[in-house]
Amino acid sequence: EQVIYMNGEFVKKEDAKISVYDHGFLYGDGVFEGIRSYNGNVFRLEEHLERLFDSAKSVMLEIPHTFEEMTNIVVQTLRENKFKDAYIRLIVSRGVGNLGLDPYSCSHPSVIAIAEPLSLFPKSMYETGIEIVSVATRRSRSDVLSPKVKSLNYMNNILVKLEANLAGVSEALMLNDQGYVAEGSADNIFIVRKGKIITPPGYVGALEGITRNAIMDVAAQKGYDMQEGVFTRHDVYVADEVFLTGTAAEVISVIKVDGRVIGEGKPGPITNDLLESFRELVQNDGVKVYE
Ligand SMILES: Cc1ncc(COP(=O)(O)O)c(CNc2cccc(C(=O)O)c2)c1O
Repeated sequence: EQVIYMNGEFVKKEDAKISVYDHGFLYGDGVFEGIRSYNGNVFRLEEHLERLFDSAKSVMLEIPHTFEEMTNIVVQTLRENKFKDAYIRLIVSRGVGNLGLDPYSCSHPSVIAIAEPLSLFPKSMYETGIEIVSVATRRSRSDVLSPKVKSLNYMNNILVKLEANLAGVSEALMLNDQGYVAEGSADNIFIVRKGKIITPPGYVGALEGITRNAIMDVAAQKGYDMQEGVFTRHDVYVADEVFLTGTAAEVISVIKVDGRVIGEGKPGPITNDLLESFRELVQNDGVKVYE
């Protein structure tokens, strides 16, 4: 019987309901994290919670729990469901208020943790790689809606995903307002060119992905020339390898972008090598649920 954590108690899935006056529902006013546990190890939970607290602080949303309490909410939610390999969605919304958008009308944030058994991407996706396109929808500017804040307002990302669907591909790339490559709708991007691995720096405008940072650590530890750098679609087209990173996706090879075949049109050696190392890292870097 799957249970969901809601504001201090575990409720059955069918009873997990929020008010229609919750500003997370009415306005996307809230923050969230997508976290993964591997065999009872909640991968980089500390980094996820740091990002959650930073996102909340940035929008002046006070999480009504300490860092330790939030850690325990995630751990308990997994324990209550007896999940070992799971996907956890952790949400803090502004809470119930009136129909106006003023956050001051909301008296108490809603804190919700949903854990689901992991549904993996099809194995074939990793073996063959995916095709993507770049789209007209740009990444929001930091002075409009900071891409570094993981808020519930995902309309920018959803519009990108819609363009990907219309193009008949599984993911799409956003540029920033200067035309530099920012990230995918729900993942970060890396290119490999003549042995150099490059991913956009924060100021281009992308979520600072936990997987992105883990891959940067792994690449550096393996002695690769790993650097942050600004690049355009041209650089993506002529890259030897391209891959995307995200909590659910992990590391996905990109073999075609806007009709240009990348490298030899199959997952590259560096991409495969990093994915292999990442798969080892996730088994132990994090918080143990059952030990
Ligand atoms: C805009 C954006 N950029 C990058 C990432 C990758 O970040 P992490 O490496 O920390 O996951 C995300 C990830 N955020 C996100 C949002 C919703 C679903 C999923 C999913 O992978 O199912 C992921 C994202 O939403």
